[in-house]
Amino acid sequence: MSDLALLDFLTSPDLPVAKHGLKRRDADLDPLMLAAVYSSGPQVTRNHYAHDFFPAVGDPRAEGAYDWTKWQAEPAKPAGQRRPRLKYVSRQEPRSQRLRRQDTETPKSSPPERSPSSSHTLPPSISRTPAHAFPSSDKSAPLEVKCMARTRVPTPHGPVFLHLYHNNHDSKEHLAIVVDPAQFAEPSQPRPAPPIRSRTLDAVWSDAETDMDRITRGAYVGRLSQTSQTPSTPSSSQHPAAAAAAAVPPPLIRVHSECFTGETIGSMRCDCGEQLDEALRQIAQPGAAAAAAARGAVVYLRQEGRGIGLLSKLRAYNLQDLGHDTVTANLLLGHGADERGYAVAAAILRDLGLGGAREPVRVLTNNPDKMAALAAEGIRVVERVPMVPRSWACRQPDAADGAWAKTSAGATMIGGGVVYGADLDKYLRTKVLRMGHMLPLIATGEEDDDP
Ligand SMILES: Nc1nc2c(ncn2[C@@H]2O[C@H](COP(=O)(O)OP(=O)(O)OP(=O)(O)O)[C@@H](O)[C@H]2O)c(=O)[nH]1
Repeated sequence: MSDLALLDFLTSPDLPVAKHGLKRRDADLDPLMLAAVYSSGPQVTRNHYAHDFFPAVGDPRAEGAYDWTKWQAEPAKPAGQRRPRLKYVSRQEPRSQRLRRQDTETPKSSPPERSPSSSHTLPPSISRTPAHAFPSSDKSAPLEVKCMARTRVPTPHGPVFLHLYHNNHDSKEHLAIVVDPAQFAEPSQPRPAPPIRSRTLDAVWSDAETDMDRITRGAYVGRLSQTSQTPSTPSSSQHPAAAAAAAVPPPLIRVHSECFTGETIGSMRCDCGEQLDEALRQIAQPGAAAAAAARGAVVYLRQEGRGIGLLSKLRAYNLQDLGHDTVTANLLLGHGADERGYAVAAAILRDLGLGGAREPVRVLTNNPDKMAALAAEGIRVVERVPMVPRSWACRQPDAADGAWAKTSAGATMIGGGVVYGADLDKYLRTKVLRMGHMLPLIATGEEDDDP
């Protein structure tokens, strides 16, 4: 309990004035670790207890103990007389040589015949692409992203292009959901704004690449069908002069983090499913100006549980049921309140031609840390568009708008309605009160229960 009191003191928003100089969130020192160190007496860690390689060494009186006071180092010998260093010699010949030998020794048999319906048989014009663009992750190397595939997905908010990205810093498959229905128009028609396309996808990947390879990975223009199959070229994603874009509002984007519970099983502990749905709904709305077609993207990062992973998030929920809020629950598990990073999101946005000097963006978020992180990554943001939870918007005195407000509660999947409940209110209030989210609080009747 005293650890919890210390933790609460260090992370509370209402620190006494004299302590305001303290870093509260994302502190370099983990408050739980500090509490553990102060209360544990001798300065040893768990590892000191667990490792005891030479049991007798610690106690010179023990049987068989070597008396280290008598130990003397070997006198240094002149360079020529030193014993040669031991060298590890493998009894196997190097793998490359073994493979070469196997190749020459194995009799060449004809490949097994496959039936035409075999799932391994590809039409001759489609070649196999490597499973991962970057065979190994290396965080010390400059960050690179590559769009591996793009495809059209019809949604209740209209068609979107789903892009799957690989990068060289982690092995996760981050996604971008691009809303740009104008790309389906005939290429001859005038475009009010440049198409949102991936440069790495439209690039030529190899000399051996066929048109069918390009089309299969999504590098095509227009609407793909049995009769329309136009591969893109690297210039397809080159943006024309900014003048064309000046007439339309900057694209609306959201950087969203994965939430299996909120998005897939409709959890009403958080508003993540609703936020994803609402973001796509807002991006897919045509702008007020006549020429302003719907245009924007959701970058969907695989940073489940604010970066702590699904396993830890589920455990955090149990701590929340014990009365802790979403921030304290993370800290009690030894995690930060928010462990996410936005470098990959910025790289994906840049790959799509968004967030640079030519195409500054409007960002859907209430999260000040996310705004700061995107700015630090060099993304040019001209406007923050707030994400008002639907359940709070419904309870505003002037809540008249929104067909979604009338749909059934709990249907949080894409195209669904509004989520509400005591758990959600508490989660939203914590985001405002402890994480600084830029959202006006409304009276929910849960205030007294806040820890
Ligand atoms: N650790 C933890 N993560 C949660 C909890 N509830 C939701 N999440 C995660 O929080 C993340 C939601 O992040 P975003 O949708 O980017 O939203 P945000 O950072 O809260 O800010 P906005 O842009 O204003 O929505 C997802 O990764 C969820 O899995 C919780 O109680 N504990």
